[in-house]
Order: sequence, then structure tokens, then C-alpha cells
Amino acid sequence: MQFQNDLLLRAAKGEKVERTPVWLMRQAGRILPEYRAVRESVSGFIELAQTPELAAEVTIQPVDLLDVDAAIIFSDILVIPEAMGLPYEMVEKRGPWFPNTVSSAADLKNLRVADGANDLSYVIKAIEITKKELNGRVPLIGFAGAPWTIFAYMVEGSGSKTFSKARAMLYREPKLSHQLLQMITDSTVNYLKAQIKAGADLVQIFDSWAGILGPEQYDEFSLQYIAQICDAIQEVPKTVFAKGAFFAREAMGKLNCDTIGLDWNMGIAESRKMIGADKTLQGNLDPAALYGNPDQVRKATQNMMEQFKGSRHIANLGHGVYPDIDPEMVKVFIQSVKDFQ
Ligand SMILES: Cc1c2[nH]c(c1CCC(=O)O)Cc1[nH]c(c(CCC(=O)O)c1C)Cc1[nH]c(c(CCC(=O)O)c1C)Cc1[nH]c(c(C)c1CCC(=O)O)C2
Repeated sequence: MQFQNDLLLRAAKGEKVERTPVWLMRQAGRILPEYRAVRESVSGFIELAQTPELAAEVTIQPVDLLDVDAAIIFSDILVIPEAMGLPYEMVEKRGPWFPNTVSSAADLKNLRVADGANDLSYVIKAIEITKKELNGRVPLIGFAGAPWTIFAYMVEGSGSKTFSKARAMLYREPKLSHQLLQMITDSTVNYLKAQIKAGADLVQIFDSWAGILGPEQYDEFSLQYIAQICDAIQEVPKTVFAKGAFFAREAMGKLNCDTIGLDWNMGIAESRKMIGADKTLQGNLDPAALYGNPDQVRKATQNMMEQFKGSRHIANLGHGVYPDIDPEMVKVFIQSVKDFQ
């Protein structure tokens, strides 16, 4: 594939770049009025995600409107539980909800390892259409949730401040927990391989709930499964973003991946020291910085860029862009990265 702009892939691999590439987690959807218009033409998030032509359209919107250096396929991490036999609903203003959850060995028997190409054919189709329509303008990022984060939703049944049901399961039923985590891991490997076959140029693993585990539990119930995924995917560069896993940075430096995502609680110099020189770091401006005025956004971005200067970097926020951020401020962020020397 000839790219017009392959900064993201070169930065991920640690190759020379003319400037730092920039994109935003959760750039597809949420903030753009153009997204909301498409979203209102269907029954809801799930129909949109399952209609490949529309999913491709909203994937490309940020490339057209914000001029980011990458597209990320419009989907959700929760398509994996659904493909394993545990469907979800997206409740307006409240987020995901699972009518059934996993709490016993009997529940586990009703689940299967997902086959990415068949069970998630709508995502695969959306990737194929997106690749065609992007026509090499920028790389396309595929993604999946980390097994622990997916487990947390499958056991809890919804979002939660504490995910206490999911964490209780780790103590009460460690063996069952590992069985479920392994099934999610195998499903995720199948799914990411299908995404890559369809055209994903880089894949990112989101461990959004990494930070609610202690260090030992994180090793046992999350990191080893992320390591399995990284080892199984050799085709394209891989990014691991584990939100709140400040305690695991040294171990993440040893993963078989190219890029580590930092959230905004993680100091940049300290993270570089812990992770080492041979990984690209992605991040990590506080998403709330974009509530500032243009001058403030510019200064905050420059300050972040200064701290990453001279080492492998992909610019991003430290977590997904918040839904009520003014797209103009997103543009100021992006332009400030591009202007930075
Ligand atoms: C934890 C998590 C989820 N989903 C995701 C994560 C990991 C990243 C993170 O930590 O933020 C990942 C995700 N979800 C979505 C994408 C699309 C691509 C992108 O723009 O990054 C990606 C990469 C679309 C979406 N996923 C969702 C929306 C909003 C639904 C709508 O349009 O009404 C979008 C555009 C819904 C969703 N999906 C999820 C929640 C909690 C919610 C509700 C609240 C929210 O908006 O974040 C689960």
C-alpha cells in the first residue's frame, strides 16, 4: 500500500519522521456535529456500527474535518462479548448495558470463542470499505479491548465506578476468571487478525480499566493476556494503552509491541525511563486541557510536545476526547502538534 501520509506507521516503528503524527482516541463520533447527523439517521449506536457504509463514513469524517494523521475504525470494544454470545445494548446517555452477565461455570458454557471474520463480518466489511475510500490518505487503526476490560463489562453488566462484581469474581473464582479471560483472548486474536487481513494498518489494545487492579492482580489477570495477543500478532505495529496502569509501565516496556499509550497521570520523563528507549510513546495531554481557550490549548500542547521531544512519539490525548469538547479546540490541538518544531 502506497500511503500519502504514513507518519503514524513510521513513528510506531521508530523510523525517522518529518514531524510528530497526531490523532485522538475516540475521534470518530462524539464531538462532530457531522457524526451526530449520521447517527440520527439510524436507530442508534449499534445500528450505525453494524451498517458498514455508515461506519466507514463516520470513520473518515475526522480525516476530512480535523486533518488527523490516522483513521480509527468506528466500532466498539463491546462487539467481542456480543460475538462470544453475550449481546449488549447502548443506553442513551448512560452507556453500555448487558441483559445477561457471566457469574458461573454454567454461564461460561453458553459462550464461545468468537471467529472474527464471521461473527464480526460487519466490522470487517466496514474496514474494507474504509480502506478503499481512504485510498492511502492515512493509515487505518484497528482495535480491540484488552481481555481484562472486556471481562469487567461481561461480569459487571455495565459501566461502574468500582467494577466490584468483576473484581469480586477474581477473588472468588480465579479459575473461572482465567477460563473466561482465555476465551476473550482467543476471540480477540482471531478478531484482530481478521481486521488486519481486511486492511487495518496498526492495531491498538484498550485496557480502559487497568487502573482498578493492584499490581499483582494486573500481572495475573491482565498483562499476561495482553502479552499473548502481542505475541500472536506479528503482521502490523501494535499499541497497548492501559489507562491507570502506572505501576505496570516497566513490564509494559517488555511487551512484544511497538507503542505504549500514556494517560495524563503518567509523567513523561519518568515513563520514558521505565519503559525504555525502544518503544514509541503515545499521548498524553489531559483531555480537559481542550476546555481552555485557543491560547491555553496551544500552550498546554506545546508543553506536552516539549517533554516528548527527541524521542519516539505519537501525539494524542491521555484518554478519549470528551463528548462536549468544542471541535475548534480539537483543531487547535492538532495544529499545535503540527506546528511544533
Ligand atoms: C471503554 C470503551 C468503550 N468503548 C471503547 C472503549 C475504550 C476506550 C476508552 O476507554 O474510552 C472504544 C471505542 N468506542 C468507540 C470507538 C470508535 C473509534 C474512535 O473514535 O476511537 C472506540 C475506539 C465508539 C463509541 N462507543 C460509544 C460511543 C457513543 C455512542 C453514541 O453515539 O451514542 C461511540 C461513538 C459508546 C460507549 N462505548 C463504551 C462506553 C463506556 C460507551 C458509552 C459512553 C461513551 O461514549 O464513551 C465502551
